[in-house]
Amino acid sequence: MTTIHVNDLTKVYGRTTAVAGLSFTVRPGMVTGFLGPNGAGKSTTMRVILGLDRPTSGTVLVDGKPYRELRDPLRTVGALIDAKAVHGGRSAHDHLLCLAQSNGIPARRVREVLAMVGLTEVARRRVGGFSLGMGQRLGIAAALLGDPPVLMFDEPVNGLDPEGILWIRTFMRSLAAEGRTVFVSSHLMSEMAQTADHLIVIGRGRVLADLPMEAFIQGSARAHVLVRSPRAAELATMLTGQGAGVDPAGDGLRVTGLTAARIGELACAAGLALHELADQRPTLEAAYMDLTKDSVEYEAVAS
Ligand SMILES: Nc1ncnc2c1ncn2[C@@H]1O[C@H](COP(=O)(O)OP(=O)(O)OP(=O)(O)O)[C@@H](O)[C@H]1O
Repeated sequence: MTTIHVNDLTKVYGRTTAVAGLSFTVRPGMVTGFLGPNGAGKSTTMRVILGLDRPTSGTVLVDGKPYRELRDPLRTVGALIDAKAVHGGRSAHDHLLCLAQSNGIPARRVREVLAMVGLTEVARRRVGGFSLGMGQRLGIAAALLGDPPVLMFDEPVNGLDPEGILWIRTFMRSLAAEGRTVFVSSHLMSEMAQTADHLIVIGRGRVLADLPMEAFIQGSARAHVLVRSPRAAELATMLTGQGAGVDPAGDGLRVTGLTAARIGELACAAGLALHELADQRPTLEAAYMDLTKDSVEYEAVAS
């Protein structure tokens, strides 16, 4: 089982503390979303995981080792960080072949990854003429060359059309279903809500939340159950006695602290008829905005 362990990571650039004491673990077999406002430290964290930057303090381990100590890094972790960083004059095939050869990966793997990302037909065309979506697919093909158990994607759907977004989402989910560790950052909440199983949210270089998607949404202060009853006053008293928070909402009640199923059972036991019992789930976007509203700023914390 290949995990990413970030342990008390701090990264300081000059007078700017980009991340301050971050700790989390990214696990296999699921898509873990990495969220945070601009400047929160997501790219910095990903760069440190990939050995492109050194931690100021703390440790970051992939498969139990710092990236620079991995014997075969491309076979351990693949990353899509900046898809545009490709020589435009080369064909997709030659670009991948060059990467494969310099990393001791057999040439036949190039054909395999081109097929996996659907670029076989255009493999001999110059990369410079590729659309954004094709460029992203090529970047993903490069990340997959070493068949690594860990994959990281920094903003993979930025600028893509709906078809490209759907393709990347489906592809990331299938990589996780194969048991790989998939770590992806994005600003698009509606997209993340459909892609990630687990979320790590950072703000001002610190972890604000690290929990399953479902728990993140249900744990939001906005999650509640809307109840309507012809005997609302009695129902409110009874639910309050059971520890629920009850507030009037239109001609109904807004109930927090109890599930819809529990409310239904309690109402039934008390002989109180219900005319409506509806779970009100906030969107991921609303839950995220509540969590990060105090962390949004355009500058990281100055040390
Ligand atoms: N090489 C660098 N030199 C100086 N400061 C840097 C450097 N890299 C990042 N920073 C600063 O560290 C902070 C965190 O930046 P980072 O790019 O990691 O955030 P992010 O969460 O990826 O943001 P975004 O969502 O905008 O990409 C920012 O204040 C940024 O200006």
